[in-house]
Amino acid sequence: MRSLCGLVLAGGVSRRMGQDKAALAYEGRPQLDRAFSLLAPRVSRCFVSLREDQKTDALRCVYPGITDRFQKIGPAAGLLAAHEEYPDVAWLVLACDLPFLDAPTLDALIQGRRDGYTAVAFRSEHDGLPEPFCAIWEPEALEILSRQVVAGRVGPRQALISSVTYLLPSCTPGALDNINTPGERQQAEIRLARCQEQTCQG
Ligand SMILES: Nc1nc2c(ncn2[C@@H]2O[C@H](COP(=O)(O)OP(=O)(O)OP(=O)(O)O)[C@@H](O)[C@H]2O)c(=O)[nH]1
Repeated sequence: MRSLCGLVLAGGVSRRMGQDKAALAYEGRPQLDRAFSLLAPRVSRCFVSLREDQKTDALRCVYPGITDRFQKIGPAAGLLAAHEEYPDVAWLVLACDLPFLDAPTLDALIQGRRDGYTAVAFRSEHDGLPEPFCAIWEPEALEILSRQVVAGRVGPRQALISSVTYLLPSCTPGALDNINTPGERQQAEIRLARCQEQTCQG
């Protein structure tokens, strides 16, 4: 099996949130820091995916980075830059805006790798389609994404649908809920505080 590297996507503009989602703290810790710490021990090398203009930003510059080469195509730019820089490895790709992501979810994904499949992803709890930003991408799946981008179709999810993707049911319910707006953030904080209380009581 190929070497598995990690990529935390942090090159977004956070238009809906109105402030940098990677820097948002949940339970006192910036999301980027939390995502990187969960992922790094599980992969051979771990990187943060960012835009050129974010290279000197204090939050991101402490991590090994891979800079986008395409502009205005969203997260696909991060995946393609990683593939271009290290074409022979598989990537565990994570969005940075998943405050409920936990270690068992990442472990289930890694255990899902098997011969004959070019990606591993969770089935979305909302629409049953593959979740592209907590998924393992082998080079073949990234090649499909690359061809789709060149053809003007930018859709990591579509690339997973077109790949031989091994689909897993979600491991921890709600683990892949991503938080995009101030309202969702408020709800997420309430949910995390409840989880904390339950853990303390348990
Ligand atoms: N490298 C890279 N990552 C991106 C880019 N756009 C989004 N991401 C990341 O991909 C993940 C999902 O991002 P989205 O929520 O779709 O986009 P966003 O820009 O963060 O937020 P919105 O502007 O509200 O859509 C997040 O971890 C983002 O940081 C990009 O152009 N390059």
